[in-house]
Amino acid sequence: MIRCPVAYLSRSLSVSAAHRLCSSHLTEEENISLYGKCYNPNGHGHNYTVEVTVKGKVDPSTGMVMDLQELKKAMDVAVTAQLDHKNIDLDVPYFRDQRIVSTTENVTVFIWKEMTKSLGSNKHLLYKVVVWETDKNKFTYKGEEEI
Ligand SMILES: Nc1nc2c(c(=O)[nH]1)N=C([C@H](O)[C@H](O)COP(=O)(O)OP(=O)(O)OP(=O)(O)O)CN2
Ligand SMILES: [Zn+2]
Repeated sequence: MIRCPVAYLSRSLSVSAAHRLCSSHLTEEENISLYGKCYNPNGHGHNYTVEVTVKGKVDPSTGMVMDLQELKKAMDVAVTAQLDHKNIDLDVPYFRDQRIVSTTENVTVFIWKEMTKSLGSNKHLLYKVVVWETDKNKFTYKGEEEI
């Protein structure tokens, strides 16, 4: 049996999007108390940086974990097409009724779910999604769930 090295491949992109923080699970008073200025109905915007990492065996014949062009195409479909220059709360069905609040935690999970769709047969390679909301605030999701 051939032992292949396992490597990580990451690609980044930037998207600009608007949103506000508002939860349909909370009263107006609770929303104001929790989210403060981020509850403002006028919303605000971010220049998000998104990094997607895949992990897998380095194929001895191609020398690749996966073709970078395939990762680029999958990220264009899962991230850029759905989020860039969008109002996340209005334009993205996953967030539309504010039952799922457009925090960057949830944006990160959304990107993970969309990447599993757009990667198709390579979805088992998806390892990590990182989203920088600002240069100070960074969010990571690795597909883990707890009850
Ligand atoms: N756990 C989370 N908390 C907050 C989120 C989030 O996505 N997850 N998002 C926000 C706001 O949407 C906003 O993006 C943050 O604004 P702000 O308070 O201005 O955050 P900064 O860290 O950039 O500001 P500082 O002034 O540097 O503290 C709020 N919370
Ligand atoms: Zn915000």
